[in-house]
Amino acid sequence: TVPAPRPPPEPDMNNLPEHPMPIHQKKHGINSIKAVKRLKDAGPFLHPVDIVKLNIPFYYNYIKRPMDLSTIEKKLNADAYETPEQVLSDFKVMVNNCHLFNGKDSAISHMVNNIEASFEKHMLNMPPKDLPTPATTH
Ligand SMILES: CN1C(=O)c2ccccc2Sc2cc(NC(=O)[C@@H]3CCCO3)ccc21
Repeated sequence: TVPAPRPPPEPDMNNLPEHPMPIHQKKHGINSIKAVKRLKDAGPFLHPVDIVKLNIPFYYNYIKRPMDLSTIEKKLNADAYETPEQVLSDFKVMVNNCHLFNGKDSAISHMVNNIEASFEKHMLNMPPKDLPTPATTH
């Protein structure tokens, strides 16, 4: 009956991890998100769901962790992730929020499924944490 307030935006700059993802993984993550942002179906996911524009005052009563591509990119740039799995986990929060609020068989959910499939393909190429030291071939 009472619209829930918007949760605090992420990342929480006062609670960043001590050992963030190494730079080569961070870069791959950022490039993967940038590639997904260019997809035709990415439009509604580029920014946080706007409850005023969409006239959905009760969105945060159902969705406790709003997530979108700009927030994931911001978290990558802020070194808020320790592992690539945490990046994928946030992407899945965005996907599941969409399924929950709109229905799994909605047009918008088919769009989020498409961009998730693309993101997972990019993440298959994520370099391992400890890159092998380059051999000095004489
Ligand atoms: C992911 N998602 C939604 O999950 C959502 C939530 C409630 C109602 C509709 C939708 S589809 C949707 C549409 C936009 N559309 C827009 O942001 C623009 C601006 C307002 C209308 O089009 C953004 C997010 C979104």
